[in-house]
Amino acid sequence: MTLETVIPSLRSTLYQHVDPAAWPLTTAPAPGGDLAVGGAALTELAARFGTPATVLDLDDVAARLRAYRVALPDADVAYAGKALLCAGLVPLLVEAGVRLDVCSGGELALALRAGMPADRIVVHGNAPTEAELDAAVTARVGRVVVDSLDVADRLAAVAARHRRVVDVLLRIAPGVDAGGHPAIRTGGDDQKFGVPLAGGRAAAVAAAIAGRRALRLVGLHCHLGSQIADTAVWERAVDPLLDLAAELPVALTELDLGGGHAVTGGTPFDVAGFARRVTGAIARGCSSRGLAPLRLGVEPGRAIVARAGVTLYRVQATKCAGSGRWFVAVDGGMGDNPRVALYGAAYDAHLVGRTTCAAWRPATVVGRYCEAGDVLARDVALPEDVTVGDVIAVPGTGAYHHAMASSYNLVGRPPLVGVRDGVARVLVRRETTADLLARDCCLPRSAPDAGSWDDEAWCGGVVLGRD
Ligand SMILES: Cc1ncc(COP(=O)(O)O)c(C=O)c1O
Ligand SMILES: N[C@@H](CCCC[NH3+])C(=O)O
Repeated sequence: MTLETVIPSLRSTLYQHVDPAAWPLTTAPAPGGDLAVGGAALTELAARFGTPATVLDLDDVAARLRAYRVALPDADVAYAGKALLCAGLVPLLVEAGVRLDVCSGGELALALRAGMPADRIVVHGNAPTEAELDAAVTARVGRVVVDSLDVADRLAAVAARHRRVVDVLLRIAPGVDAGGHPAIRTGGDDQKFGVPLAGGRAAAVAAAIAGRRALRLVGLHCHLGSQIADTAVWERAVDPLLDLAAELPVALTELDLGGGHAVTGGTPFDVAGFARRVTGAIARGCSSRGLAPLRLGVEPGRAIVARAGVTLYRVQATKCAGSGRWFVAVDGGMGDNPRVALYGAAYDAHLVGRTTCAAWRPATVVGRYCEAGDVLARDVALPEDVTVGDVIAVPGTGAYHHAMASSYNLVGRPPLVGVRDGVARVLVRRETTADLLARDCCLPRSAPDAGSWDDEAWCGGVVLGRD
C-alpha cells in the first residue's frame, strides 16, 4: 500500500498535516498513530537505531532512477553522488544502468570500492588536487569534466605520465542564472564554475584542450544551479552551447546539461516534460547548425534521493519563548540538516507513534546545537501535547543531509538506515563519541572512554518485528 493509495485515511484528523507527495513512495499509516516506510514502523526504527537517524526508502530511490531511464532512454543519466553517496546505493545505480558523478577523491574511492564500474564514473571538480587527478586517471574513469584550462592542463600532464588518453567534457558557464538560492546558482557570469562563453573565452579554452594529445574533448557541460523547477531554463542554455560546439575544430558527441531538477513541496519535477523540451531543442539546434546530433547527459542528484529520506528525532524539551513562539527542541539539528540555516529551506515535521486528541498548535522545531539559527522546521503544526520522548519525523531529508552533515559541537553524525520490504539495514553507522575523540592526536590514549554511553554502533541488518 503506498501513500497515494491511502490518502483518504491519511486525511483523517491524525494525518491531516501529512502531505503524501513529500514522503517516500512506500509510506503508509501504521498502528498507533505511526507511519511505516519500506514496511518498517518509524517509531520501531527510532527505538532500534536511536535518534537522530535518517531512514532511506530504497524502493523510492530505485523507482526514481527507473523513471529517469524511462523518460530519457537515449541519454546518459549520471546520478550526482554529492547529494548522497554510500556503498548501499551503488547496487541500485548499477541495476538501473546509470552513471555516477563524483566530485572528490573520497567519492571516487567509495564508488570504486563499492563496485561502480570505472567507465561509468564521471569526475567533476573546479579545483581537483594532483592526487585526485591521478586517482581518476589510474582508475580509468569514463569522463572527467574540466572546469578551466588550468585543470585541463594539469589533467593532461597526469594522463601523459600514465600514457593514457582521457575523455573530457569542458564545463561552460553559459550565462544562465538559475537556482533556488544564490548559493546554488552556478550557470551565471559571476560565480566560480565553468569557463565563460563571453568574449570567446570558452572557444579558446576548448580549442586549446582539443590540441592536447592526452585529452579527447568529447563534449560540453554545464550545470546551471540546483532547485530549478522550470524546465524551460535548460532550453535557454542549449543554443549558446551549440553555437560554441559549431565553432570548434573538433566534432563533439555529447552535451551534458547537469542536474538541478527541483524537489519543492509536493510538486514532482516534470522529468518527461524536461526530456521532451531538451531533446527537442538539441535535435533542432544540431540540425540547424549542421552538427551531428549530440547525446544528452543529465546529472540529477536531489531528484533521485531527496524524497526517499525521513529523519527521526526525539523531543528533548519544549518551551514557550517570551515572544509566544512555541519551541520543540530535538536531539539533532543543524549538524544533520544545515540546509535551513544555509538556504532557508522549508521542512515539515510530524509526530509519530502515538495518537492524541490535542489541538494543533504552530511550533518551531529546533535542534540541540549552540546557535539560535539551529532550526529544523519553522511554523509547523504539531499537537499541543507534544512532550519529551516523543518521536518527530521530518520528511524530504534524503539529499544533502547525510552528505552535508557535520560533527559540530562534537555531536556525532546520525546513521543512515536503508529500509525495504520490512527489512532495515544500517547503510552508514552512527558516528560515536569514540570516533570523534579518535581524531584528536593530543588526547591520552589510555583515558577512560568518555563516549561509552553512545558507542554502540549498529552495523548489521535487522528484520523488523521478527525477533
Ligand atoms: C556538476 C553538478 N552536477 C549535478 C549536480 C546535482 O544537482 P541536484 O542535486 O540539484 O540535481 C550538482 C549540484 O548542484 C553539480 O554541481
Ligand atoms: N548543497 C545544496 C545543493 C548544492 C548542489 C551541489 N552543487 C543543497 O543542499 O541544496
